[in-house]
Amino acid sequence: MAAESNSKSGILTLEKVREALIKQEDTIISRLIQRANFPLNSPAYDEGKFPSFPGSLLQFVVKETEALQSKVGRYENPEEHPFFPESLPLSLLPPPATPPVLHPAAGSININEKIWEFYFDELLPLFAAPGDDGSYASAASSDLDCLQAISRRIHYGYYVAEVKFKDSPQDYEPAIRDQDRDGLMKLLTFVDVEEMVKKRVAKKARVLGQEVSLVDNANAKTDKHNASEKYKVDPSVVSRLYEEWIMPLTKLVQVEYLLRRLD
Ligand SMILES: O=C(O)C(=O)C[C@]1(C(=O)O)C=C[C@@H](O)C=C1
Repeated sequence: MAAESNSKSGILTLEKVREALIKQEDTIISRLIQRANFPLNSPAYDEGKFPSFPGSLLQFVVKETEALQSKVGRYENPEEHPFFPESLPLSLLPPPATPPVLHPAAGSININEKIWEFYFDELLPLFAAPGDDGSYASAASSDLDCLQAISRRIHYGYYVAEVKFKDSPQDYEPAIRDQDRDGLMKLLTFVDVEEMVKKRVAKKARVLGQEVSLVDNANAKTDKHNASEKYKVDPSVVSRLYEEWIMPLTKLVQVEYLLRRLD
């Protein structure tokens, strides 16, 4: 994966890290579109609904998938974190040979609980239609795909923070020594970049999520998007996902990482 090769090359620049974040937008949006193919399917989330599983069907899918992925080394990447870290099997592969790019603090910052919470409590009902078509396993696997892509993007904040710190230690070190969260937040925030991200992801949602028909219609002929056009995932929901959750949580990861950067 491109994002991975950036992180492991050791040549970290803000431009490269931002390129990796832009590529991850495509993955996130495609996975949301995939999940939107199924209705909400709420029985998948009910604990005790299926007596064969100790919790919900979703929890079962996530735990079993994470156990397998852990054995093949998924969580050896600093930006990959499990949602159920308790008693995961160890990787069966040798540890990565490349020298670490990040400060070891990265290993102790996992905000997946917050991601899980906003995804199921707030985001999913905004883009999955109400209803139940019985395809619980597909919906649950698709949820995990979305969660993993979002989590990876947010924890990629380590790399953004590392490169910003390396570029201007003179700016960051005093705020780190003072453990000044607000000061760090100000230093690492670029409002103009955030505005571009919101616009770009909404545009990608329009392009990737348009209904393709062989019959031209008035909307297709004009290049402008139209409120009556139907998208697989509402572009304003994708923009809101970035504005309310992904970017603020990526910044939280950056702050948490920087606070420990001189330890
Ligand atoms: O590009 C950066 O500088 C980042 O820190 C990433 C990011 C984002 O999450 O997209 C977060 C904070 C900045 O204000 C702008 C964008």
